[in-house]
Amino acid sequence: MSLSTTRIVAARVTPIAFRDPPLLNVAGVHEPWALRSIIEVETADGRVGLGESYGNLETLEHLAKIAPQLVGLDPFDLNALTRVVYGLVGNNPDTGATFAPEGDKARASALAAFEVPFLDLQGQILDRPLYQVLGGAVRPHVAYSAYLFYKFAQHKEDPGYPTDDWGEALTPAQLVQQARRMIDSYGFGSIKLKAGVFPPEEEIAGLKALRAAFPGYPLRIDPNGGWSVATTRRIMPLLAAEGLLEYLEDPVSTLEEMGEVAQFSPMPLATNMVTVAFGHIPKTVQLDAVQVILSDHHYWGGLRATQHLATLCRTFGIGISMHSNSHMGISLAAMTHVGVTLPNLSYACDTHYPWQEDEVIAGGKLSIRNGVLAPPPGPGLGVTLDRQALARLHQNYLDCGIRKRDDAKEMRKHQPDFNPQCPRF
Ligand SMILES: O=C([O-])C(=O)C[C@H](O)[C@@H](O)C(=O)[O-]
Ligand SMILES: [Mg+2]
Repeated sequence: MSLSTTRIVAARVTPIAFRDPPLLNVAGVHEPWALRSIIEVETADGRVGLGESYGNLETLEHLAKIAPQLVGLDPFDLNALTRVVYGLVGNNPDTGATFAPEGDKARASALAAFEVPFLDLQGQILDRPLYQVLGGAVRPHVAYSAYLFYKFAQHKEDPGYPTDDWGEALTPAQLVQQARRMIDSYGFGSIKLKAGVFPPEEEIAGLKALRAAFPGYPLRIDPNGGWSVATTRRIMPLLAAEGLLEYLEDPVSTLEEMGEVAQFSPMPLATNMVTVAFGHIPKTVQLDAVQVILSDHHYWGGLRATQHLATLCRTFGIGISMHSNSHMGISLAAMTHVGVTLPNLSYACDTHYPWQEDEVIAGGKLSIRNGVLAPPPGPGLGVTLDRQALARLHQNYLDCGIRKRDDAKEMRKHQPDFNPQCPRF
């Protein structure tokens, strides 16, 4: 294969919007449309590498600046990609081949958005699945967990599409019903409850109902920093009773507070909020503030950065799993390819995927069965675009009017005095 045929000739970024149910969290409630961007990087011989990233305006501006500068690059030259991204996004002049060590999330996210399509292309050119480009698999598939949300039955304003059939989930019995459907449909073997919505004692009643209905299933709760240290201390005996939790995710909102909670927590603390860049690791270790990092290639700098993070976690005796936002199958495929390469991926990963009805990849949604997903077969990521779906979801983006996620604004349609100030409890 000559280098000239695999050079990059174009890079495209398409914002999309897809249906999202009214899921509650500490910040409010999901709007009827979730935003993402779909990234395509094309080579001279017509191959297309795919990626998926955030769809907010700031991300889109960064990606639009970078895309034309990729023309002429070799998809195997990830350091050249890094130099282009670092030259255009972020204020640190460092143009070396590192992973946003100073904690610049915008820069790391921009790098990740294009790194995945570059790696997808590498796999396609080599005719190898992406996980082999990343060093090979240590397991056949990645385990995902049932991601439960408190939920309204429907959006406040008619979004112009049919109401989802999950119904309301505001009580322990309704949560159990939601979990039952998730587990029956996908075979999940562990459960995460998105919390920070109701006073903690109410949410613990939900956890206890889940424990009774699903004995033996590891449980997690994630209030997204919605509790104070004092509240966390007060309810810790309830959380610790009968080994209720596998880990406690982001009870409080700063690294220092997580360090305080870690001193009296009998269970591991997990985070996708306080340790979100390589630059945060030294202090995390110093304070022994976090025992499980929920990695996310979208903001850690990509799939290789995720592997580096996993190595650091192993070095410091920290567990690793994966965080997720509302996403499509390209992200799930990327998570799964990297997930099978991480020797120390010791927990089932988060995914919002069951909440998404729309899909942008050809062949429809990927199938999580028995709680696990194997990397899609075929070279690279193993997924291709459904161009009609892309056009339809792009039209949704143009029509929906949302340009930045705002769960608090959406919640004020239900509760005009809603205040997302943290800690809420
Ligand atoms: O684990 C997490 O913190 C998340 O998944 C963050 C997301 O924003 C989640 O809370 C959501 O989508 O409501
Ligand atoms: Mg979280």
